[in-house]
Amino acid sequence: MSQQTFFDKIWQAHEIEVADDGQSLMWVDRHFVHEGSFHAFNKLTARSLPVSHPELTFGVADHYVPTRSRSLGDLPLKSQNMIQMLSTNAHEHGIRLFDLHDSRQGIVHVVGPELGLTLPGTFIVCGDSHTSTHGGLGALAFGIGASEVAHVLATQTLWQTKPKQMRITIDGELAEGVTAKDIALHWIGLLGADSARGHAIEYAGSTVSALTIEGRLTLCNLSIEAGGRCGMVAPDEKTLNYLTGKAFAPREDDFIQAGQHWLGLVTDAQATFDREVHINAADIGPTVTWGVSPEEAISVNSPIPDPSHAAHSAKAKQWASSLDYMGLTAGQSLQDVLIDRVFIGSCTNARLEDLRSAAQVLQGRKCVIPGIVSPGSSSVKALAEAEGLDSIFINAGLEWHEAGCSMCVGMNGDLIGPGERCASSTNRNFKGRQGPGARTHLMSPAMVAAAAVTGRITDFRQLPQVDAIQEAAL
Ligand SMILES: CC(C)[C@H](C(=O)O)[C@@H](O)C(=O)O
Ligand code: SF4
Repeated sequence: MSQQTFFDKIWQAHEIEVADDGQSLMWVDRHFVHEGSFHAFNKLTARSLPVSHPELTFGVADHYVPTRSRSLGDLPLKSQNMIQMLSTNAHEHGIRLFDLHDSRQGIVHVVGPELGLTLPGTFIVCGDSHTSTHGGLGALAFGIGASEVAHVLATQTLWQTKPKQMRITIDGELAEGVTAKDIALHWIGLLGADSARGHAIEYAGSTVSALTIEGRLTLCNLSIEAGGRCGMVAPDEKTLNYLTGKAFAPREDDFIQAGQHWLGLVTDAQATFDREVHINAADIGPTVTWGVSPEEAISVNSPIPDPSHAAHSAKAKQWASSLDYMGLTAGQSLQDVLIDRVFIGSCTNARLEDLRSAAQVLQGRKCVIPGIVSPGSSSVKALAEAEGLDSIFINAGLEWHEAGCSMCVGMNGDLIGPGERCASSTNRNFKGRQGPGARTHLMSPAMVAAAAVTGRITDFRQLPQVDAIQEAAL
């Protein structure tokens, strides 16, 4: 029998037919829609088409929702309209919606996994590039454009060209405090923001197996930042444990049967990839971006690169322009860079594990700069509050918000001022991402917390012990 990758197996199971031009018509198991889907609904309305499978379509309000409170009145009129349009469209087409006031509301890529809507071996699409996140649970999941969203709404199918495949194998033990976020920024820094262009990425190796499901979701989330079509981790016992008892996951015998099938979704020993990359976990440190591309990422203990050392002149020009926008100097130590505010949130790093790691750093410490913590979902918020994480953030001086995309993209008005520098647990650092003229440094939640305490980029492992701070204050 021919040897297949884990990706091939899921692809094949969803391929309805292949056209002469090589495109495959794919069955879609789950379709997520957020406020941005209104274009697609308008296309349907223009042709008087119904949604073909409303029971497989799930709506959630995330990009435009207010996070300071749940009051729509906090928002500009345009944002209020976006949320309203999603409700109207969901209602008219019989689509289940987790709206602003639903306890299951949150960022779509956090909600899908935690509700068990995201399952191994399924094909999931959403009009949002970070749909790659769901691959952390062994799903084939990617972002699609507005016309494709309309096609999926109308037919529950999608025409796609099978992508090339790339395997990134990471082996070995991570150093203390090094997380999935650091792995992602490290490999993108090493290989480049275009290195996975058009490829489906499978993450494999002992380091990936050792990650929690939350960590795997973070790793897959960032695949798109290197141009990857999707990121995936083959399901294992951890995946099954995570999904046990989740609201929309199969139950009892159905779960046992599904679990047996899921565990078979692994890459065959002799299967081949278009590209193979090997990374040693021991080479990865807490990693931070210094520029305006995710590839402009270095270990927190490294100096900011000098354009005169770039591999070629185009890269040198790019680095010089990034330094200029970021207001940084080549050779400067990253840990001397002063930060104005922090943001802990987004579909990358706002799950419970992320909030716990930030809170651990903040416990007993005070922040010297302002910042926002916005949990990835309303359910993460409730769980965090149940264990007192909200008090830790508030006592340290940060604002504790409701769930939503918030300052990751600022569509709800949570913005960073021009020229201000933000330490952020998000996934995009391009010019103006968090507001016109805003400067973003991507890093893990624990590193963001450390920046809040010192007011500069800081290796959180080098913070003085809390006992020492308290003694000094006496
Ligand atoms: C607004 C949305 C379509 C967009 C995306 O596709 O990713 C957003 O989520 C982002 O992170 O930039
Ligand atoms: S949290 Fe950020 S990256 Fe994720 S879906 Fe929202 S805007 Fe996009």
